Amino acid sequence: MTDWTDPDTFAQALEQVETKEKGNCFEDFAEGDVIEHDPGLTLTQFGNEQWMGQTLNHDPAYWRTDAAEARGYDEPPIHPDYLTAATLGITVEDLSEKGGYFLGRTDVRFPEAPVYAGTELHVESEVVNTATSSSRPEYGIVSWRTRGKDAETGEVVCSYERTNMIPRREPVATDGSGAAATEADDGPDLPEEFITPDGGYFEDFQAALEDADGENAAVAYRHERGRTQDDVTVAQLPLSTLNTAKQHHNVDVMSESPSGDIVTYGDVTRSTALGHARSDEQTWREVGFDDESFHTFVAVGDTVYAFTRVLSAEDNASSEQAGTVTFEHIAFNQDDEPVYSGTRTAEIQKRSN
Ligand SMILES: CC(C)(COP(=O)(O)OP(=O)(O)OC[C@H]1O[C@@H](n2cnc3c(N)ncnc32)[C@H](O)[C@@H]1OP(=O)(O)O)[C@@H](O)C(=O)NCCC(=O)NCCSC(=O)C[C@](C)(O)C(=O)O
Repeated sequence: MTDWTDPDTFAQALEQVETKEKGNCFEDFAEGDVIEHDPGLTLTQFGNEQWMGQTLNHDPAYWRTDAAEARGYDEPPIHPDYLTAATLGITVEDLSEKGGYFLGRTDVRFPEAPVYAGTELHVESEVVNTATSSSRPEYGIVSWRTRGKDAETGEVVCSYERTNMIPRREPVATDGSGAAATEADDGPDLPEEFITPDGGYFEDFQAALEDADGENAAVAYRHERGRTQDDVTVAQLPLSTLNTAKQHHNVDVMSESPSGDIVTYGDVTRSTALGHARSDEQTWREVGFDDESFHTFVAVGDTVYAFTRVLSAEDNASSEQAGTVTFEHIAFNQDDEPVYSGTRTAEIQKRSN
């Protein structure tokens, strides 16, 4: 009788059997397809606090009732970063479990009303674009518009458009133009002066921008904190949002991939950098994010730091106690390489209150 556990026999059996696959390849997506994601997820205070704690997001309005009430909330709400990560996490099984890398995201938006623990998320995505990668014949590039809704009321609580590289079943011939393009290097084109705001209130950002106006200057600075990636941030946090991407928890498969190892979920990298940035400002409310890109891998042992450039400050927020500031945030690693960048619009408290 065959001993299926004999190593030689088992190796042969493994080679001959089919693998019941998970996830979808590039060829499975067609523009206009709408995908409803199961199983959904209930946003909990535990999940919220675990995400915020591990990514160093310590805004008291999300931790304490008195601080939440001062912000006009009934209780500490779900943090927009956790909401975004949970909305995306649920979609991975259908959209990107096959192993495609998260390239970027834009138009991340939240309604003005806060979202509280206990909300059940129902998420759906529409395929908005499919494209050939001219540099990588074994991949295609897919963009989806995703909406996370409160399952009870149907209200959209988080929406965005995301772009991933997705493996193809069959590689295609490409013209190789993507790989060939290199630009002439004229050296970096940076301003002469970098201005740091005096504090983290709206008026501080406004004053720093006024100082830079008309000068060869930018309002740009780095944040001191760093967060070294460990098993919790790389494997545990994505799994806690139901993100099944093998990039984050299967060392065996990833040893054969471009990174050679498991990598940090893009939303953890981004949220950590934003946590560093928020620790140097008086955030009132998150409005949205655009033009988010993930430039290179972050893995266990890498440290995530943050750099901020202030782009604009307008006195037009939803509350008189705040103004609206647009930032560009760049997350970078211990070798000063950018790993994430994106623009963020947030309402920032005024000092006068
Ligand atoms: C993927 C790597 C290896 C390619 O690195 P490279 O140097 O070979 O490539 P590139 O030249 O920068 O870009 C390759 C192609 O992608 C296109 N591209 C690039 N960006 C965008 C964008 N925003 N929108 C649309 N297209 C974009 C770009 O135009 C180009 O097209 P081409 O092949 O036709 O020339 C490299 O960019 C990299 O390492 N990036 C970091 C990826 C990463 O670590 N992401 C976060 C972790 S994975 C994750 O969180 C997973 C998740 C959330 O769980 C889950 O999706 O399931």
